[in-house]
Amino acid sequence: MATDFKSIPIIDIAPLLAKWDDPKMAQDPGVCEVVKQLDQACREAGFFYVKGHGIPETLVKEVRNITHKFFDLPYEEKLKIKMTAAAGYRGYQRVGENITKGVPDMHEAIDCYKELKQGMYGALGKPMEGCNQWPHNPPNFKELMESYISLCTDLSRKIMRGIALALGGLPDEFEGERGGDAFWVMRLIGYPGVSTANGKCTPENDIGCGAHTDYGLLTLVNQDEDITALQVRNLSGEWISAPPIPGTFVCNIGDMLKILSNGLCESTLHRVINNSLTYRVCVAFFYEPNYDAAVEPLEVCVRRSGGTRRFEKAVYGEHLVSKVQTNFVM
Ligand SMILES: N=C(N)NCCCC[C@H](N)C(=O)O
Ligand SMILES: O=C(O)CCC(=O)C(=O)O
Ligand SMILES: [Fe+2]
Repeated sequence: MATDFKSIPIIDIAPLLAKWDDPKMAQDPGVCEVVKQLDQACREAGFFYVKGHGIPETLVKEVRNITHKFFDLPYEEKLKIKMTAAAGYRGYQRVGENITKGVPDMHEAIDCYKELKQGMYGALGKPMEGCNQWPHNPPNFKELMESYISLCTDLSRKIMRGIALALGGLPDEFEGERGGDAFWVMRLIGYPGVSTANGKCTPENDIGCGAHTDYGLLTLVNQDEDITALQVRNLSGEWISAPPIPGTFVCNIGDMLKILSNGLCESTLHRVINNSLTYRVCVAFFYEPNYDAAVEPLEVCVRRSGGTRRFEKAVYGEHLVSKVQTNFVM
């Protein structure tokens, strides 16, 4: 449950990563300390920074740089990988094409999703079937992103083991039927600076991405340095900034983890406003349950939150498809 947090905690997860595969991890003092911090962050803010995450800073930066290079290309070039429903909603969307609560967002993006084998999930999987559309220019784009996705997937799985312990569960609570074949989403997002976004040089607040919650389990945000644009809403409705901190990812809880935790973890509302004059890039990696996972509150979480089940069962793929099908003006 969200509180009136005023800042977002930073957690050094190195001790968790050192022991993530150790059968006795729950007894390790270093792991216990990380778990304690995750527990507090998930309950109070639904947002935290991780440091000591082990993904090389050079790669983290390169992923943003190459994304800048793509968005710098002429519009016609970017349209070569235009997102369509027929392409499983994969590809490039122009500024204003994504809508949040009925309002066009001032961002452009490339959306990528884990590729689903044709027919694998029947009618449930159909809307998301398709191949990711990677640009040929800049060269090396696909290879770089695929290695990044692989590292983000592993990192997220390990953080989820810490969160599982924080909730009082077993380390592998989010594996198997729930997340053993985790779906993922990656959005490469570009937010024009103020002057280019509204055509005038006034410091008007263009909404880069309207207030929303994320859909799955855990999000890893890799944002440009030097621009503060991501804001997180606390219980009394204040917007708390999540400024970039080099060497960290901003992490936040998604809707599916809120259900699994019976509301012990919050999927906190957040939005993006790029008030700077500079173009801002963010690479958001979303770690999700299995595509066909039927998600419902864990017994241990129901017990810990007073015994009442607060959420009905939800199928992750249905939740995703309902969002994706209403997110775009196409
Ligand atoms: N896959 C995720 N989480 N994407 C986040 C995008 C949020 C904006 C979207 N228009 C919405 O209203 O949800
Ligand atoms: O740009 C950001 O910092 C966050 C973007 C975001 O919240 C999202 O894509 O879900
Ligand atoms: Fe988000």
